[in-house]
Amino acid sequence: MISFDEASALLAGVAAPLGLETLPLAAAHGRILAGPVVARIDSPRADVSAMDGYAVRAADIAGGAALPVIGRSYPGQPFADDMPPQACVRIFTGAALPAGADRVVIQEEVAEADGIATFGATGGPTFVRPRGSDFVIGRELLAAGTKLTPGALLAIGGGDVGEVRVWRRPRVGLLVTGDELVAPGTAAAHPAAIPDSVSLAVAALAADWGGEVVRIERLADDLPSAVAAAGRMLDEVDVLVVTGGASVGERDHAKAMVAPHGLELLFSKVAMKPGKPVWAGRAGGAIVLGLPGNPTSALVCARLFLAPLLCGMTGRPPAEALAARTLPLAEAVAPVGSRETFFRGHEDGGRVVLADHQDSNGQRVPGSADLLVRLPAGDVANPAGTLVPVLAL
Ligand SMILES: Nc1nc2c(c(=O)[nH]1)N[C@H]1C(S)=C(S)[C@@H](COP(=O)(O)OP(=O)(O)OC[C@H]3O[C@@H](n4cnc5c(N)ncnc54)[C@H](O)[C@@H]3O)O[C@H]1N2
Ligand code: MOO
Repeated sequence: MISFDEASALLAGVAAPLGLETLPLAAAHGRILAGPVVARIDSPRADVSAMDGYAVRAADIAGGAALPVIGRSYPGQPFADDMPPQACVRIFTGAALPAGADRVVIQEEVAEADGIATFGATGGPTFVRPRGSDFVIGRELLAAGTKLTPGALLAIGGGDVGEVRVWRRPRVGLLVTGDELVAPGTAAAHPAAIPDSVSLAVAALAADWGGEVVRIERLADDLPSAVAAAGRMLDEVDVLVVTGGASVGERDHAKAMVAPHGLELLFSKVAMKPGKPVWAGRAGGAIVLGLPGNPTSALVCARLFLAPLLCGMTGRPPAEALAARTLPLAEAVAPVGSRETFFRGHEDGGRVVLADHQDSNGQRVPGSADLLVRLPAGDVANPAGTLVPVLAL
């Protein structure tokens, strides 16, 4: 059996980006930028008012003043003329300052009657946002490789960029094996049925990491029909994920259903817990990842193998998905034995607490545990306080 690091490296070696596409900004949420985004305009585009009030020359009102209101300036509809001395212009938030004005007095501090605005002797801020004070034309707003979050979309849109070059999303298909599996919400009436929780979680994880889940198919444990289903799906996807059937049971067909389509294995079985039966390979131009059926194992292996794979296929280093931080263990953990172990846990007061149930078939703990805690194989003592690598689950 190979180690987790060896298996990771093998998968990273085939995780090449698929190509680029140009998208309108409105369709680009979650995508990865292929190149930097540069501002096409200054922001603000002019010296503008930060408040609703009156634009003045600061010198005119130094000791208080009563000035004629000679016009109005709105965002998108500025006061067109110069503002002469001893005058003021009604102005609103975001509107350009008239030429000559250098200060805004908020309307709460001004009394206006019959076209005359009366100012007290006020100090304080100018309430002017200078042109380009946020960014200037040509400024790099975002670097290549940035994931387009809501905030990133705000920055790009603000820079007047309407389209972005992004990495193409890998098409992901899921084949879910197990005669016992039924859609969640339909198991209770059938004593032997098990809700298919895994495909939901794996599909969501794939989408979170930049994949486009094009199809999810639940298969009966019947090899000929599974072979046919795998063939159809391999024609459609860049990444085929097979869940379950990874072990040695007589109905465990995961690899056998892909084998007739030219499966070249990268690895099969990894010295890790959970996830020992995880496997990966290539077939029909797609990358195939086989996840164990046990729900916790499936989720942990998806996080540890599918996330880096999708990272690499969307122009980022696969290792980015595995970047860990360290936290001290809240309690001692016994040596884990021959398989490197990824416990589920959560942070509490700067320490990592392991979940109370570490069964690879578990489905409750992943609902709240948000960390994977990596402990080395072997007869290694892990006293409380040991600094251990943790990864967001
Ligand atoms: N003799 C041996 N038996 C097992 C070994 C072994 O080395 N020798 N390995 C064990 C390990 S470790 C794991 S992990 C499991 C993985 O087995 P499979 O990938 O073949 O998983 P299944 O048998 O299909 O299912 C296992 C378990 O998980 C439930 N399951 C499966 N799919 C789903 C799903 N989509 N949603 C919810 N639950 C699912 C299934 O009902 C089973 O209870 O094998 C050990 N056995
Ligand atoms: O390797 Mo398995 O995932 O522990 O049950």
